[in-house]
Amino acid sequence: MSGIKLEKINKYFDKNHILKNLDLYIEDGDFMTLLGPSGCGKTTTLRVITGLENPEEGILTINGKEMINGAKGYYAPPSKRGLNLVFQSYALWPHMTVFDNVAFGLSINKMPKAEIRTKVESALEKMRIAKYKDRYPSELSGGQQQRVAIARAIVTEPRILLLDEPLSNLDAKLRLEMRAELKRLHRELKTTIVYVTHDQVEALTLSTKIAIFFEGNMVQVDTPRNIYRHPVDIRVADFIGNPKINFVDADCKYSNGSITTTSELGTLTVPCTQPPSGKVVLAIYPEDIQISSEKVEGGIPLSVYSVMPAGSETLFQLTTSGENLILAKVIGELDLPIGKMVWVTFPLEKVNVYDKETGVLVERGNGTGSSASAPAADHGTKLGASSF
Ligand SMILES: Nc1ncnc2c1ncn2[C@@H]1O[C@H](COP(=O)(O)OP(=O)(O)OP(=O)(O)O)[C@@H](O)[C@H]1O
Repeated sequence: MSGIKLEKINKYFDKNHILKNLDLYIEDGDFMTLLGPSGCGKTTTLRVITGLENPEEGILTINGKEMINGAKGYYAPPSKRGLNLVFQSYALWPHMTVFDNVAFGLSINKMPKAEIRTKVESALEKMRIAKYKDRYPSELSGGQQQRVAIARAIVTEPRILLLDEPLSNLDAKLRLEMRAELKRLHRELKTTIVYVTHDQVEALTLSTKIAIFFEGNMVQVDTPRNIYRHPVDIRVADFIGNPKINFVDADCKYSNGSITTTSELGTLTVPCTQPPSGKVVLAIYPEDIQISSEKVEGGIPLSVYSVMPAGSETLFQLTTSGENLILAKVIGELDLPIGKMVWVTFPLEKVNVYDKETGVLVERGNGTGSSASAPAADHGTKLGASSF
């Protein structure tokens, strides 16, 4: 089987259990991002794949070939794994030009000079840095140095490229540019990429799949869309939301394929194929909330707590009591006075429900036929356009 397969990997540092029974399959051609908070084990996983760390237990196969077998004490050396790794600190040789830095890996393999030149020029072209080939690293910006590091990694045409936070030293604008470059590169080279980041936007932008880690456990592996829209537990939902997803505690009653939740947002009835055990948490995405300054049928009355313009969008904090704040994201510029009463609506089928006790996403079925009512009024919330 092609691709990278990790099976029941366990890694300890002294007595600390760092990777816990890790199972992960990275298909040939995937752009797989390992995502999670600091210290959750992303880099350790990458180092296990490359051979820089040996796990105590588990099996790693790369393109069908066994590279690690913990039970047999077998660990293939890094050089035999056919991988190429780019670290967070790109570590270029300061005394070599860009060309020589990129050529280095080919020169030590005793490749003919003409072939080296062709390959290096092609890698520099791909990273759009051909014009800097005679410069030294100190004469380049951080972003240009980053491109050199990636050119150096792709020049050997690895089937698998491992990137550990490769954009972390760049400013916001360069990061954006480099994300686009990496995405283009992945399409062009059709290389399998394993990418480590703690930046969820980067993960959602770049990846074909995302693996979410918490404290050495793999919590969810899925497409960016599913990770974003259907986080399997509340920790993932909390981590992935940008801006943060709203969580609202609610009591709930199950009856005949739906649950009725009662919270500060009133009574909401949503379809549900599996009754939760008790209290639930409603997860409402800020971008799903629509605000109207006039009373709308089914709208939930909230008052404006703060307004945060952010250029192309405006974030609002809304509240019933001043304690819990509901974040709403409106595209464009919009100003509303603090304390003003507004009416919010949101599509109920887009609300995720989590079991408060276990934090697990409650199975909702296909999400049709939902209705809701506001605390004061008694009418159904439905999709509604913002009106001001
Ligand atoms: N060589 C080591 N010796 C002891 N503990 C280590 C070593 N390397 C990593 N750890 C610990 O293992 C855990 C996982 O570290 P790892 O670097 O894999 O996390 P990470 O998810 O990549 O974090 P970050 O996003 O901060 O880079 C951390 O608690 C870290 O302190």
